[in-house]
Amino acid sequence: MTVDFHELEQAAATLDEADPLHAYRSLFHGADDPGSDVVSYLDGNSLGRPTISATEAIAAAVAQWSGRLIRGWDEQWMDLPLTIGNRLGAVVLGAEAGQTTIGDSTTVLLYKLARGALAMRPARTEIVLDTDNFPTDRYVLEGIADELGLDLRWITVDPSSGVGLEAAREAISEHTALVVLSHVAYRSGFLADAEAITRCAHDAGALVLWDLCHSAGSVPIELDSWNVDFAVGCTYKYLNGGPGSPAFAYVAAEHLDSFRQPIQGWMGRRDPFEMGPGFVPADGIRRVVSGTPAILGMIAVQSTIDLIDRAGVRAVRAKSVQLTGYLIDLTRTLLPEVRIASPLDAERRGGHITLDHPAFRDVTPRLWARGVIPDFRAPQGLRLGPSPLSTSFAEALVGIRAIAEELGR
Ligand SMILES: Cc1ncc(COP(=O)(O)O)c(C=O)c1O
Ligand SMILES: Nc1c(O)cccc1C(=O)C[C@H](N)C(=O)O
Repeated sequence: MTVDFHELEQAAATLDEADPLHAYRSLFHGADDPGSDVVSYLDGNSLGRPTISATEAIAAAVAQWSGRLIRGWDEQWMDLPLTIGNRLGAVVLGAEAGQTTIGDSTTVLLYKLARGALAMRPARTEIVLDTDNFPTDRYVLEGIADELGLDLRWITVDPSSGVGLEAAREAISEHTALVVLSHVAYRSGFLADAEAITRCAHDAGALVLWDLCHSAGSVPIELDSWNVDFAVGCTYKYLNGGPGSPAFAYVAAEHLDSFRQPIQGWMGRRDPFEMGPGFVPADGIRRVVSGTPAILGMIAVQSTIDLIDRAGVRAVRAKSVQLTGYLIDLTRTLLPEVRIASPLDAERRGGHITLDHPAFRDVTPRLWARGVIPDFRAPQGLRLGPSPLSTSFAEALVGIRAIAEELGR
C-alpha cells in the first residue's frame, strides 16, 4: 500500500485547527521552538514539558526566598503543601479541601500511606496487588509484607491489558487488608474502573490505595465520590512539576483522625515549633508530612493546575482520547507489523499507548538521536505518551512516520 504523506499532513493540520485546546501548546517551553532539537515529544507521561508560567512562578519564589528569607515559612511556605494540595484536589482529583498534600516522592508516600492503611486493618493478613503494577509499587509492598509478616495476593495481569473488575473481585476476600492498584497502568495505559473496584474492596471490608501517577492530569478522577480511601501520584508527568517534583497524597476525610503514618517527623507533629517531647500527630492531612517540604520543587505544579482549571478536565480527557486514537489509527496505517499492546476501547484507555515490536530496543536510541522522543519499556515496548495540553496532531504524525522509517518502511 502506498501512503500519501502529504494527505496525512493535511489531515493532521485540520485536526490541529479544529482542536479547542490547540492554543495551550504555545504556553509550554519548547513546543514550537525552532531552535529545539525535538521534533516529536511523546514522553509526557514520564516528564511533562515546562510551562512558561512556571518559569515566572519559580523566579518569583526565588525572589521571595531572597527577600523574606526564614520569614517565608511563617508567611507562606508552611501552608504551601496543603494549599497546593487543596487546589489539586479541587481541579484534578475530585477531592474536597483538607485531604491532599504535596511532598516526598510517590515511592515514599506509597510506603507511608500503605503502612498507615494496614495499621487500620490489624486483623487481616493480605495485600492485593497486580503483577504488572509499576516496579516501585511492587517493591514497596514486598518490603512491607516482609516487615509486617503479611501475604501478597497477586492478580496476574496481561501486560497489554490491566486489572479488570472481575479479576479484582476474585482476588479480594475477607483476608484482604488493602488493595493497591494503578488507575492507569504504566505500560499498557489500561484505565481501571476505580469506582467499582473501590466498592468491591469496601464490600469485603478492605481499604484501597490508588496510584494515580499516570492518570492525574489526563483522565477525570473523582476520589470523594468514588469513596477512595487513599491515593498517591506523581506531579512531574501530566502536571509538569519538573524533574523530581514532589508527589501528592490523598487521605479521605473519614480516615484522617485515626490515620497514623510510620515516618513520624517533626513537620507532621502538632505545633512543630513547640519541639516538645513525644510525637502527637498534627490534625488533618498535615500528619502525612514528615520533614521539611521541598518548596521550590512544588511551585511549577500550580501553573499546570491553573491551565487544567481553565481548559476543563473533560476537554483535557477528550483531547487525550483523540490523540491516543489518532496514534492507533496511524500505527495501523503506517506500521502494520507492529502490535498495539494497549486497550483499543477508549473507555478503558488512559493517556498513553504501548506498541510492541522486537526491533524497538534498537530503534529507540535512533529515534532519540533524530529528536523523536517516546520511551522504551522492556522487553519490546515503545511507549507513546502525548500530553493533551502540549502535543499537536502534527507532532504525533512526525513521530509515527519516524518509527516507520526506522523500521525500514
Ligand atoms: C505508576 C507509577 N508509580 C510510581 C512511580 C514512582 O514515582 P517516584 O519515582 O517519583 O517515586 C512512577 C514513576 O516513576 C509510576 O509511573
Ligand atoms: N521518574 C522517572 C525518572 O526519574 C527517570 C525516567 C523516567 C521516570 C518515570 O517517571 C518513569 C515512569 N514513571 C514510567 O511509567 O515508566
